Amino acid sequence: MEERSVSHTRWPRRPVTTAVEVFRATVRYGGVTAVEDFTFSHSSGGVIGLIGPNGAGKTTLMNALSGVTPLTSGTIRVNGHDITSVGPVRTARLGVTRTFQNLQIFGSLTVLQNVMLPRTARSLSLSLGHVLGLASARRRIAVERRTAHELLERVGMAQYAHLSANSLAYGLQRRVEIARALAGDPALLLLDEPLAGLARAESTDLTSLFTDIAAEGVTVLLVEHDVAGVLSVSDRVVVLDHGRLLADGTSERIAADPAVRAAYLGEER
Ligand SMILES: Nc1ncnc2c1ncn2[C@@H]1O[C@H](COP(=O)(O)OP(=O)(O)OP(=O)(O)O)[C@@H](O)[C@H]1O
Repeated sequence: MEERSVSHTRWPRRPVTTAVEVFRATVRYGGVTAVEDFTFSHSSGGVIGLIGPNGAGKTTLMNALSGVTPLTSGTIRVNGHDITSVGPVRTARLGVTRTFQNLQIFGSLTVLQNVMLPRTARSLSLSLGHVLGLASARRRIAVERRTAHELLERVGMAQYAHLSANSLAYGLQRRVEIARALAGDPALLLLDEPLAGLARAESTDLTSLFTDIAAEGVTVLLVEHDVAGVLSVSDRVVVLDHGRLLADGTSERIAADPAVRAAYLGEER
């Protein structure tokens, strides 16, 4: 299907309550230490770029933050909740949602159904009530449908609500995945290489959505190989190297940091 230019509405900033605290996080896979003694905290919204050379530990850290990969040691707290050992489902309920390196949407469902899924699928009574045609379930579904519509408006996708997800161009499918992650009302939104495979115009368009989401008070953690793209959008950039924190600062500081250039670009220190 032809890609149309997407405009998304700005939505009001809500009070910033996000607080992400990672304390001395270490993840080992057998003899391989993927993340080592990583400490980090962030108490406001904004876009945080997470970069580092191949094998630096970015995906592992993302997986640990979303409860998919357990820490070997250390702690993670989000909005004051200790999410270190609660697993991915509870982590999502406590405010950390994500998108995946390999796009994960349900192609045969409509865009709207994809976005409704996190909130409707979590309630067994709602699913049963819907099957049994109960009025209370019908009302709840109607509310969830409205909520999903609002989310689609926010990401500039309302006009695609009733199309099947697999009929959309790739860049728009990425937006569906982001809208679905927002349906969990996250404090921390993890985006794992959301720009991979996108043309430059689509990429620029999507990047401006990240800043809009962050302006609403959600902390957006962005893992991306396109370093220039990350530096251009991030309020803060964290650099990993061999599982360890190498640098942490504004884009300008990171771009000028000799240790980062050495590790990342293979330049002489
Ligand atoms: N399931 C696993 N079992 C064993 N080792 C792993 C596993 N996953 C990752 N590793 C190792 O942990 C280290 C960090 O990998 P990770 O994928 O987190 O890095 P990355 O920064 O995301 O890399 P890339 O940029 O290439 O995606 C690497 O040495 C990798 O080989």
